[in-house]
Amino acid sequence: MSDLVLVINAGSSSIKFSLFETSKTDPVVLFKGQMEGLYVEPKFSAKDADDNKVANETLPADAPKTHDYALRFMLEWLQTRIAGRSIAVIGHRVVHGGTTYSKPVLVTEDVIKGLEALIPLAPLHEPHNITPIKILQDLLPNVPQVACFDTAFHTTQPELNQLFALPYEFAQKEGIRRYGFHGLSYEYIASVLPSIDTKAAEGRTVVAHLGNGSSMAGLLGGVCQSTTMGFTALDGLPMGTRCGRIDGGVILHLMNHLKMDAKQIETLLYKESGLLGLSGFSSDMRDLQESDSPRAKLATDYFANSVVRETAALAATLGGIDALVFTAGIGENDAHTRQAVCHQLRWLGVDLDETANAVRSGEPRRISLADSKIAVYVIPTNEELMISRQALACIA
Ligand SMILES: Nc1ncnc2c1ncn2[C@@H]1O[C@H](COP(=O)(O)OP(=O)(O)O)[C@@H](O)[C@H]1O
Ligand SMILES: CC(=O)OP(=O)(O)O
Ligand SMILES: [Mg+2]
Repeated sequence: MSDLVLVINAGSSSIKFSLFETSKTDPVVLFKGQMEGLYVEPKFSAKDADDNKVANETLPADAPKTHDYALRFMLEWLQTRIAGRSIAVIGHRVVHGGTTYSKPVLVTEDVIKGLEALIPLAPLHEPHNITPIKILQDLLPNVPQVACFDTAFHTTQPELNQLFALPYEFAQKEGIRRYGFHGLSYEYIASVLPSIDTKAAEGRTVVAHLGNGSSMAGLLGGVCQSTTMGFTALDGLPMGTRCGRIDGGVILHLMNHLKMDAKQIETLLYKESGLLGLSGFSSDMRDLQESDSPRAKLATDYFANSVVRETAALAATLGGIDALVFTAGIGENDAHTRQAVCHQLRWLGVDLDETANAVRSGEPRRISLADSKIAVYVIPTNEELMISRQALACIA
C-alpha cells in the first residue's frame, strides 16, 4: 500500500526526517528522527508515534561524517520499519526558492538545475537540501519528490518590504531582494493560530522563530507582511554562528583594509559569528545560559536585544501588535530568552506570566497574564507536517 510520506529537512549540521501515514485526513507521524552533529560527533535518535525513544546512538568514530552517509544510515533504519508498505511521496525542505519557486514543485532534472543555481544565495543550506534529493532519486527512483520552500510564504510581502534601496534594476533584473526564510514554520504557526487565539489569527501577530537559524515575521491575518531575513539567511537576528544584521560597510572594510577575500568573509559571517563569535565558545544557547562567563552574557543579551528591536520594527509594519509567538529550539525551550525579551517589551504592553513562562511543555501555551495588552504564546513549530501536506497536495 503506497500510503506513506517521507519528509526530509536537511540543515547545515543535521538531517531530520519524519515518516507520515496518510490514511487519515491529515498526515499522522509514524516515526521521526534526526542525525545531529554531522561533522563533529554524529548522533542518531528517533521516536515513534507515541513519542517513545526508539533509537539513540552515537555513530562509531570511524563512520563517515557526511550528509550522504547520514541519509543512507537513516533510510536503512527506516526500511525495516516500513516493511510491506511503500512511500507515496518524499517532501523536502528547500531553503531558497529565489524568484523562480514560490510554491511547492515536483522535482525534475530541470528543477534540480534551478536549485543548484541558487546555491550561492544559501551556501550553508541549499547544497544539503539538494544532496538528499539526488540520493533518493538513486535509491527510490519511482517515488516522486517535492521541493517545499522556506521562501514561498514571504512572497505576500508588500514590495516596499521586499526591496533594498539599491538601484531598482538590481531587484528586477538580478533578483536582489528580501526573500525571507523559515516560511514553512511561519505557515504552520499561521495554520494553528485560529484554534489558539482568533484575535491573533485575524490580527497583527509577530512570530519569533528562534533556533540555530533565527528570524521573525509580522503576520496580518496570517499573511506575511514583513520579515527579518533578507536576500540570504544571514540578515536580521544574530544566530548560532551567523552575524545577522550588519552594516554593508563592514564587509567593504574587511575586503579593503583587512584584505579578506570572499571565501574568508563568508566563513566569518556564516560560521564564526553570532552567539559563537560573541561568546567565544559556543553557538548553543544551552551552553551560554549555563555559563557564568561575561562573554556568554554579552551574547545572550545581544540576542534578546535584537529580538526586542525587531519585534518593535515588525509591529510598526503591521500598524501595531496583538500577539507575540515564540517558536523553534530557543523560542520553545529557553525561558530565559523569553523572559528577557518580554521584560524589555513591557513598554509596548507585554505583561509576562512568570509562572507560565517557566513551565516546560511540548504543547502550545499562553505565557502572558490574562490582562496583558499583547498576548504572548509559545507554540511548538512543525515544519515537517507542513512539508507533508504540501508534498501530498502537489502530487494530488
Ligand atoms: N532547553 C533549551 N534551552 C535553551 N536553548 C535551547 C534549549 N533546547 C534547544 N535550544 C536551542 O535551540 C537551538 C536549536 O534550535 P532548532 O530550532 O532545533 O535549530 P535548527 O535551526 O537546527 O532547526 C540550539 O542551538 C539550542 O541553542
Ligand atoms: C533558513 C535557516 O536559517 O534555516 P535553519 O534555521 O535551519 O538554519
Ligand atoms: Mg531550523
